[in-house]
Amino acid sequence: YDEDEADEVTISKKPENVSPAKPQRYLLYEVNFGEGFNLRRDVYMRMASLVHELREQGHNFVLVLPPWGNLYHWNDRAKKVPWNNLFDTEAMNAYVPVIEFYEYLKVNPYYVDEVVYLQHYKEGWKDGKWSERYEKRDCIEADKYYRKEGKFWKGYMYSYDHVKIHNLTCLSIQGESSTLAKAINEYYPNTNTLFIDRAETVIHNEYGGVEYWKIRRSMRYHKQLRFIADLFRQETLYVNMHEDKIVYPKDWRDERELQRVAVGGDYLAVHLRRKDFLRSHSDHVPDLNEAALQIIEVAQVLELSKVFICSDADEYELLDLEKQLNSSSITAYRFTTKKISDGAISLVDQWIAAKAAFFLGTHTSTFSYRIREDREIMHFPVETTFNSLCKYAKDMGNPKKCEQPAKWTIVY
Ligand SMILES: C[C@@H]1O[C@H](OP(=O)(O)OP(=O)(O)OC[C@H]2O[C@@H](n3cnc4c(=O)[nH]c(N)nc43)[C@H](O)[C@@H]2O)[C@@H](O)[C@H](O)[C@@H]1O
Repeated sequence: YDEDEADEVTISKKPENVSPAKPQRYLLYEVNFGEGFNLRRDVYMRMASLVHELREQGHNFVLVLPPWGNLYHWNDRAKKVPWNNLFDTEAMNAYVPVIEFYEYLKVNPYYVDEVVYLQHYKEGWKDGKWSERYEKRDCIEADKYYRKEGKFWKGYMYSYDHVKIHNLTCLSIQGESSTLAKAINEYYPNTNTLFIDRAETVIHNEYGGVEYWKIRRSMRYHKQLRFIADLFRQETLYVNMHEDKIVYPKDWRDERELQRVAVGGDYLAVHLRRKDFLRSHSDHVPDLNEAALQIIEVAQVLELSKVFICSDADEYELLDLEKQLNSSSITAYRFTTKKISDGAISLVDQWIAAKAAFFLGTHTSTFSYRIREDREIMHFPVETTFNSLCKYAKDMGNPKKCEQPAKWTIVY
């Protein structure tokens, strides 16, 4: 053994023209304050796609998951909830590297280089037409949410006080995740920690395309929540799990296009969105009696005597609905517990609904959309999934008055 020779070999093996490892960069984001949980899940997908693209372009970005909190639909008003309480972040990590905000704070203690506040163009579309574009502009409203304190900016920052922001810029943008990738390449090529606020401003690169579904499939719910849902199905809905014919591999990357063989549990699942939806979507949300009539009709046609209801309705409304269903020999079931958070309950609700023989949702609710996507992932026949309650039960024959959801079926 000749030490000198060994050294020589090592040196000559050193690859040439290889640049040193790219520094780690972090992309954080936040969504408009009033948006709900399932719309936020959709924005995650756009940001995951953005980070994926930036990484393919050679930027060593990690996506920092915005802690859940202060959602106005959540009665428990939970704050600073990490994603790993609700989702299988390991599965998500298999699409794009993700870390929690508390992990980020350990590496970048209470510090962000740049907040990029996305906004529309003050003057609207150019010549009345939509076109992809972006430009750094004066802030239209960002200074309502960020204020300068000494050298640094301060903002809401997921209710973590003391986070210092070095700079704030406003970016007018019309476009997709890829448009934002271009803007980042142009304006912030070396910024180490970028915080994109109002991330919902950019749309999907390709809604319903292969990438969309890959990211969606990677967003698996926390194993324990899926377990709780399955236990409820077995013990309360008496579902025989072996007769479900649901295919759901351990790893989402093993999912493949299959025949739509899923049967689901022998119950009808209904997502009945109420509360603010009654105001914001009054044309499409039926009143309780109309909803009851439709549920009974569908259950009878399908010969299902069990109905699983998930809803944000008030208790008295739900009791009224249950009474109406009971009078037609239909038993209504709901998942309730005080042991887990509101966010966790909503995922359990979604998982139970996703595994039903038939699903009836609420028009344009993203809560219903996510259930439909899960059913697509689990290979349910299309006709058992893309159905919504109608505003005018009496006019069900009139398609104009009873618009059914577009069939965004899965692609691989
Ligand atoms: C009017 C708009 O509605 C949009 O809501 P939409 O798409 O239905 O769906 P989400 O964005 O999820 O917001 C609705 C929230 O209400 C609760 N919720 C609704 N239905 C159920 C249910 O069946 N079970 C449980 N456990 N919880 C439910 C839950 O916290 C859920 O995240 C919002 O994203 C927008 O921000 C806006 O408020």
